[in-house]
Amino acid sequence: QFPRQCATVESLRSGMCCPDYFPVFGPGTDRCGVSTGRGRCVQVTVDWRPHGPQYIHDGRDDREQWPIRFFNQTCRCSGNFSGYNCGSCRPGWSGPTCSQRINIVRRNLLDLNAEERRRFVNALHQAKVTIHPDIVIATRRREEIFGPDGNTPQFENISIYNYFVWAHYYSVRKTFLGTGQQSFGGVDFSHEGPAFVTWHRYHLLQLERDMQNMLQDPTFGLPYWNFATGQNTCDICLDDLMGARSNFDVSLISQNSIFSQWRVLCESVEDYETLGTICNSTEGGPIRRNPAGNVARPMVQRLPEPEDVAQCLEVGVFDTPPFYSNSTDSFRNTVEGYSDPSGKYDPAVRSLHNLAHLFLNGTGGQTHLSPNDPIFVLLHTFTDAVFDEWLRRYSADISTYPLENAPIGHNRQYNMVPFWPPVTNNEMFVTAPENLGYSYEVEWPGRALHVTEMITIAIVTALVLVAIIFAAAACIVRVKKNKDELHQPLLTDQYQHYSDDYDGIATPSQSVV
Ligand SMILES: O=C1C=c2cc(C(=O)O)[nH]c2=CC1=O
Repeated sequence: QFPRQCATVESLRSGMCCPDYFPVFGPGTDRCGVSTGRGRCVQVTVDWRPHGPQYIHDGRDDREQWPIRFFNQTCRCSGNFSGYNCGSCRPGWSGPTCSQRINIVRRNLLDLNAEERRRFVNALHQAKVTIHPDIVIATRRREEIFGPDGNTPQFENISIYNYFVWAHYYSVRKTFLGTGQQSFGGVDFSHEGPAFVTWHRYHLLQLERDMQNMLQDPTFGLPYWNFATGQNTCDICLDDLMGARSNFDVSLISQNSIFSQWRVLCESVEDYETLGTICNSTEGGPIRRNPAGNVARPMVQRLPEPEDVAQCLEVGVFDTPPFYSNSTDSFRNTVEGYSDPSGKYDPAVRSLHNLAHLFLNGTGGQTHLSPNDPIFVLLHTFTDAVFDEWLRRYSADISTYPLENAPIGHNRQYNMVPFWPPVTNNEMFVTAPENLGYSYEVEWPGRALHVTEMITIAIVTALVLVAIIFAAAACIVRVKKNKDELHQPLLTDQYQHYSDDYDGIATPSQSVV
C-alpha cells in the first residue's frame, strides 16, 4: 500500500510521502523527480462528498477519506509520468520519457500454446515468491502504527502476488470497533457498489505492471478465463494451467501443479476481527478448490452461459440507486452478479462474476481470501473485458456513476483503498485500448431472442403468410374470372348468330351445338 521510503516515523509524522526519483544531492532533493520535471509533491485530494447509508461508523476506520489517515502529501506526476516517485509511465506509455505508446493484448488462457502456458504459470509463481520491490504493508491500524514502543513503524515486506491478495483483503475487511465489540461488516470498498468494476480494474493493472517489471517484459499481459462458455466445468483446471484436481483430496490441487505448493494469506480473519489486527504476510494452509462440488447449494454448481454475458451487455445504464447490491437494471450489479443476467435484481440470484467465484467452492469463493487462488486473476480479467465492452458500446457514459451517496469508497471521485499513489474510481472509467494501453482478444456472443420477441416475430410472420395467401387467392379468383370473361363473348356471339339464323326460339340442343 505504501512505498518503503514512506514507512518511517518521520514520513508518517509529517504526513508526506513524496520519495525521491534520483536524490543527486542527498535525500529529499529530488522529490517526485522534480529536478527533471517529472512531477512534484502536492496536497492529497480526497472526496468529502457524503457516502451512502450502509456505513454508520464515521471516524472509526482508517480507510475513510483514503489515504489521509496516513499521508496528506503525495507526488503528482506530469505528462505521462506516473508512480509513487514519478519514476514510471502511465498505463499505455513506455520508454525513458514515457512517450512511446504501447498496447498489451490480454488473451484467452486456453489459446496459449504449451510454451506460453508454461511461461505464464512460472511468472505467477515468481510473483508469489518475489518480494515487492517498492511496496510494504501496514500490519496494524493507524492507531497502533508506531508499534508498542511508539517508535517502530508496523510495516512488513510482502511478495508481489501476496500484495495483490492483501490489497483485496484490506479493501473488504470489517471495521474494528474496539476490543470486546463485534467488528462492523456492512462495509466493502471494492464490492457491492459502482467501484466494483473500477477497483478490480486497477487491482489487475497494478499486478500486470508489477509482473512486467519483475519479468523485465513490458509486453507481458494477463490472460483471461472465459467462465461463460456454457460448460459447467473448470476448463482451466489442468495441470499445465491452474492445476487439476488432486487424486487424493477432492478439494485440493494436484501435486503436478506448482499451485498445490502455494500457501494462503489472510486466513485468520476471526483473529483480526477480535484483536483489531490486520492480516500480515504470514502464509497458512493450501489453496482449497472443489469446482461444482457445493452439493448444499445446487444453484452455484453451474457456470454462466454465453447468453448471460450477451444479456448483461444489453443493460445500458451503468448503475442505479441505491448503487448497492440490490440495484436493479444496473449493468454493474448485473456483471457483479447480484442481479439476473437481464438486470433484474433478485436476492436469490447469483450470476456472472459472483457465480464464477462461488462455483470454485473453496478459497476462491470467500471474499477475504479469493485472490489466493490464481484463478481469481483470470476470472477478473474476463469480468474486466465485459466492463470494457460495455464502455465501448455505450461510449463510456459515466452520467449514472454517482458522485455521492454511493456506499463508502464507491463515489466517483473516491481514492480507491488501499492503492498508492491515490487513484480515483473515475480514472478507471475509460476504454482500455485508447486510455490504458491494453485490449482483449475476445469474441462476444450474439444475443438470443427474448420469448416476447419470438412471439412478436411469430405473429408478424403468421400475418404476412395469411396476407400472402389472401393475395394469392384473390389473384387466382381474378385470373379465373378473366378466363370466364374471355369465354363469355363467344357464347354471346353464338346466341346472336343462332337468333339471327332462326328468327325464333332456339331449342337448347340447337343453341349449344
Ligand atoms: O471473492 C469473492 C467471493 C464472493 C462470493 C460472493 C457471493 O455472491 O456470495 N461474491 C463474491 C465476490 C468475491 O469477490
